[in-house]
Amino acid sequence: MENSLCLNLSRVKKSNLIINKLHIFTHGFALLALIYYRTNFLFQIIKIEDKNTPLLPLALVFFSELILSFVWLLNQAFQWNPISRKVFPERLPVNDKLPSIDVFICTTNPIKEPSVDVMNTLISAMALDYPADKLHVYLSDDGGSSVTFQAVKEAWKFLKWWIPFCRKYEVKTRCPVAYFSADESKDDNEKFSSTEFIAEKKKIEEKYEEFKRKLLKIIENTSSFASRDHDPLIQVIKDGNSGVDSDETEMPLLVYVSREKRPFHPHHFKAGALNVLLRVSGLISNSPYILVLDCDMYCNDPTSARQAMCFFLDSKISPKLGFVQFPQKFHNISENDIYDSQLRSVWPKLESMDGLRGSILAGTGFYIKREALYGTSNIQEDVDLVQLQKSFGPSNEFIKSLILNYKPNALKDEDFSGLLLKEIKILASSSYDNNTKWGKEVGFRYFSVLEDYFTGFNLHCNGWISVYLDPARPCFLGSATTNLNEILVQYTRWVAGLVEVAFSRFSPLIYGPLRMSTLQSMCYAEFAYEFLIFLPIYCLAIVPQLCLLHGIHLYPKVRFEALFVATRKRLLGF
Ligand SMILES: O=c1ccn([C@@H]2O[C@H](COP(=O)(O)OP(=O)(O)O[C@H]3O[C@H](CO)[C@@H](O)[C@H](O)[C@H]3O)[C@@H](O)[C@H]2O)c(=O)[nH]1
Ligand SMILES: [Mn+2]
Repeated sequence: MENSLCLNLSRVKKSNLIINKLHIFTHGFALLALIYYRTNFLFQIIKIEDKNTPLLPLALVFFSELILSFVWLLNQAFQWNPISRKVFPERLPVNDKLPSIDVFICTTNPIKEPSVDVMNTLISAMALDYPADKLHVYLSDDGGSSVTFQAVKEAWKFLKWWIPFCRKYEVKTRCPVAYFSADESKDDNEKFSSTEFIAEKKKIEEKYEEFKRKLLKIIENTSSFASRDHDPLIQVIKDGNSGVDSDETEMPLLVYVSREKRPFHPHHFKAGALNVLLRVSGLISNSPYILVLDCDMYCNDPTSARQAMCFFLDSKISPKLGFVQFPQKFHNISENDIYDSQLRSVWPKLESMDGLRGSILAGTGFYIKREALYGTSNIQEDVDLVQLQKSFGPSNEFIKSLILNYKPNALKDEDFSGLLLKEIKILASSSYDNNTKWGKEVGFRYFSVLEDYFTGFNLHCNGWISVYLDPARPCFLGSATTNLNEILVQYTRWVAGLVEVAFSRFSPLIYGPLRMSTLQSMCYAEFAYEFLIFLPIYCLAIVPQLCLLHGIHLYPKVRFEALFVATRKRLLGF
């Protein structure tokens, strides 16, 4: 399928495929033999009413082996069709022809999520290598914190310096804290040794230090940091006095969004915040593609948007493509990483799913199609409004934004007319979702606290495919949880979210196969049921040892000579 102008290539990893399948068949055969032996043995004990062989330890070990075999079987779906991908962003159409992108960044609390880090994420997203008029960045502040609001305004002023500098010198690391701590100008590149560059870099570094000092001052002068009871506040951030000499820099749009929060009103955590951003951005920029970022995950490669577009603009896969997922990589991993903070065991699974209509959604670092989240396509002007209101809520303005070729007014009317702002505030109110399909069939789904896994599952069930791309230079870098306390809290939340799905009507083993391929549902099921291995772990850590002490045999006695004779007979026939 070589085509010199294709935007991306995928390749089946043939040697992995052969090894994986050999392993599946040999290991699968061994498991079947074990299960056959156990059932036979148990039946015999029961049949001859053997009182000398204790039944309980045998049953527990058999039960453990069955659970492990079940999880092993689900796991094999990941091995079925391993592929790797490559993109060619240099073949993309000219900037004018690129589609626009909205970036959603979520934060909740400036104490738990330090403002300086959140702003670094925001700055790196604003500085993405993408036409400025086609990039719109939305920061969702769930804490409604004045610290975050003021910090965004300061970040905007710093960006007036930072963006031209990045563009002029084609800076690769566009997150300031990462740029100034790992100096990429050490590269053997002439432009980095010019006196002009050195002077400019020094000036920008000073501006960054000044920006940090201002953030500290804001925090010092604030007493309340986050609230669970506040009105919505939506503001397009615009020119403050940045002090830049010639202010002609084209800047992406930056919008601060704090949705309404009320103490006894469900807010649906991050999924709720993302759905508000979907609605608000629908009226402001309405880009067909959306990048979602956690506040602690900055853009490490400014070309990620162009890399994602290599799939979205590929006419062969584009109509069905729901999202492009990049792996989460982390910058704060210790040498030994004893708790596997970098989730080494998870990412290969996502890559393997890529060969089976696509990886799961992993919460952050993905580009998603707005249409996939709305679950509707090509709505025409003569559409039945009442029907749409049942799904999308009462805002007619928002419903207009669903109609094909809708161009939002907000961008033209920079000052947001009063009417539009009023409508946007309604969209960001805590009760807007009530009696609509938001969170159920529209937007990010609320059913599980693991909104990413469950939303991705729904999209795949609805026929969308996804792509997993793991380029050599990580596109996004985040901070992982590294201490045991935080890891336990995080894993408990993740497992709770998966168990919610596993034992519901959405079980990937029942809901999945009717709507997606068996192999893909096995992958989703593996995530959902993997927690079950805690049972065999306990059993196998206790029962065999006790049996050994009491002289109970759990495994057949095999004498070497007998094995040799049996093998020779089978192979040589004598
Ligand atoms: O009510 C909330 C709760 C969280 N967040 C934001 O959501 C993001 C992720 O939340 P966090 O508490 O840091 O969860 P993690 O366990 O670190 O996140 C992982 O797991 C989540 C699912 O539970 C995914 O959504 C994330 O993308 C994934 O990185 C952060 O930016 C938060 O600010 C909100 O905006 N509102
Ligand atoms: Mn996090």
